[in-house]
Amino acid sequence: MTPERRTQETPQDKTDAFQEERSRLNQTFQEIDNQLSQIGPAYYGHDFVEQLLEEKRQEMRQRLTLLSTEPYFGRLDFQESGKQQAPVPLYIGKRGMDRKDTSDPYIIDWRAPVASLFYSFTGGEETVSYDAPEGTIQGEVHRKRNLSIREKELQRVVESYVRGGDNMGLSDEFLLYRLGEKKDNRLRDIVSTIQAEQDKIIRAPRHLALIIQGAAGSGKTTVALHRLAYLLYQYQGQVRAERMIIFAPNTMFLDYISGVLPELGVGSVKQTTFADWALELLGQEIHLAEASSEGARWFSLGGERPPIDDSTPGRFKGSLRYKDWLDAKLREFEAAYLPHQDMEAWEGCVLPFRLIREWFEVEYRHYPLAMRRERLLGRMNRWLEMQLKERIHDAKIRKDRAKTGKHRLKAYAKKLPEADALSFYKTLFDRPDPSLPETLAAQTKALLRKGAVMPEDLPALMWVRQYMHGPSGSFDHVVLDEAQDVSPFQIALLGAMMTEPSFTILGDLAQGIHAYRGVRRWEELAEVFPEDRRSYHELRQSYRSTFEIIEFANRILPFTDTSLPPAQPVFRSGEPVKLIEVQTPDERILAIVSFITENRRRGMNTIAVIGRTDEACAKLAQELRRAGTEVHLIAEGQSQYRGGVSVVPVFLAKGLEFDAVLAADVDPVHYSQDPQDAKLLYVACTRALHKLTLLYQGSPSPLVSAT
Ligand SMILES: Nc1ncnc2c1ncn2[C@@H]1O[C@H](COP(=O)(O)OP(=O)(O)OP(=O)(O)O)[C@@H](O)[C@H]1O
Repeated sequence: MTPERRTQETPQDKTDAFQEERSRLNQTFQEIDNQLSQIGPAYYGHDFVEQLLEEKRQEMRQRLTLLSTEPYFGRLDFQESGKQQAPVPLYIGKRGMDRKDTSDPYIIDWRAPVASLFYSFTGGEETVSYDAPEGTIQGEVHRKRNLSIREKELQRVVESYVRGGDNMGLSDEFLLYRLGEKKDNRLRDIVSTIQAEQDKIIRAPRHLALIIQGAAGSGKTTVALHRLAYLLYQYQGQVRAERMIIFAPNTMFLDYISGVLPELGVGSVKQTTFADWALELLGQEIHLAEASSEGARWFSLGGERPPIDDSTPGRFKGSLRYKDWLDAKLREFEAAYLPHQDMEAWEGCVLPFRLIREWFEVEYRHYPLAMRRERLLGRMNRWLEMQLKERIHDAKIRKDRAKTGKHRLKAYAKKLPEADALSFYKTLFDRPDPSLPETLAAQTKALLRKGAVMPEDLPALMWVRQYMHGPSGSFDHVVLDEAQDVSPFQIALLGAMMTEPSFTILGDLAQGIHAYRGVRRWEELAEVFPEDRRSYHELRQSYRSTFEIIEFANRILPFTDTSLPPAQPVFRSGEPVKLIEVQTPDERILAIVSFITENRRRGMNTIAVIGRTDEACAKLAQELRRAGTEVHLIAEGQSQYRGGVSVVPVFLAKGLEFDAVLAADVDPVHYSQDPQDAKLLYVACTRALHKLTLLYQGSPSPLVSAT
């Protein structure tokens, strides 16, 4: 059918639409109130069945209460092919609700199959389809409306699409309205404006390793969190929140994203850093060396930074080559595990080595090493008891033999090394090994002597632990955010804990500022998974920043040596990016203070002054406080992000965003023409939503002078 043309939406149309939606909203509130009143009062008694029913009722109360302030955000009028009925308006919300009398859906959960049309429909399709449990359903979209409801009030109705209307594409008006809002100190959900390319990732099948290269601000973190909510809904009973895990770069970032899952109704998903997770499992006796502070090691200024190559500790110890080396060592260890000797319990009572070996190598082969050791010793003990019972009938002699036998068994057990990850790992560095870079081996040995390790040793230690004790649990789904900083070994370790890969791996190589431990190409991570179990996607559209900021940052991109395409801005225009020269240190502080004051006055909620190193930031924060401006200094190891005005070293700003950003000291010393510095400056610039200013003294950095 060819859509007939229709005149453009008039002010009267807008008023009519608003009235229509207000009336439907009032009906919705009535329905919710009715349902709430029918649930009945809470039960506090001791009857077990009633208690279970009360749990369900409480769940329903909570859902309805949540719906009672902002019941839905979108409407899609859909006409199913082959059905006579008129288009049905579907209202889509963060939670679903059925009509009490007929059980028909009244509000549709955004994760339901039919709701996918709300996101995937681009405005140009004649017919659309979605996958329902009963098969593919086809039909036509007649209308799409975005609705903004706050605190029970309908605030805005945006007619994004009307079949036969003048504007046949979808209107971006609602998205732009949302993107233009000021942010607070938490990342938010985006259910009302998920874009088609993002929706595809959110709804991708579960048993895949999804690898996503996404431009800065393309919504990677947000999309990953929405994907978890989707998987829990779609695979109810198969996927549990307690068996999902999110790995993120630091605890402050975890704090920043911590609001999204509860907003989406998802609880109990473990959110952690790889180091915290590994250290918790490895136990008390392993701790990180003080020298593991990254700021001092890797983010000092250009000339002072150690060079990065394949023997750089993080890259070497994160590689699959290191894993293979470790595997070979573990095999050697296992092969030499049993002492080649019989166990003589007492004179003439011999348990032959042949039998010990058979138990250990054949019967218990499928158990992890620690369990094999335990089983073997248990079996030897039972053998001893049997011998005593069958062979010795005199009680006194039996007591005597038992003592000898136990003593000898104990001596035998001592020859079987304890399956302990740290002890084993230490032995690997006892003697020089030609497969290991010399300095790296020497440094590791020195640290291990003090019982300390570097973060890059953690995958190896976990691998050894897993080999010896078996996997410590399993995951239904793993999210790895900022995955350009993750090593192939880490991924292999997590993969080995699952029967089938189910990963969302997201990152941006252009922000790969941890090149000393991360990957340079996504293929390095992809190799861990079989070809038919991985899928690669790119997100190019960037939603965070204005057109001007993205255009500016795109010009730094070629210096990063990543050959990534430029990010595509959503057309949200703002002020031009400013490059300001100051003459003296005092002028520098004055300029920063005035940036903060001015942007506060203009209603910017979150403002960041981004410095190049942690030392420089500490100093700057002091100077600003002395000048009467209160700021939060963000430092390594900090676990909370407080919003407001922050002074933050660029390497800790990654993942965060601020309404207004001032990048300080953008000169050739702090940002030289080098890929690592280019990535740092790219990160700094792409943190800004609405306003970006760069400050320099002397001459500007070569990374921006040509821009
Ligand atoms: N579809 C969308 N609708 C509204 N806002 C969106 C959408 N997608 C992303 N955003 C917003 O864009 C910003 C960037 O999102 P997010 O932090 O998830 O991106 P990212 O790709 O992880 O960024 P980076 O790699 O730069 O840290 C957030 O404010 C997010 O709310």
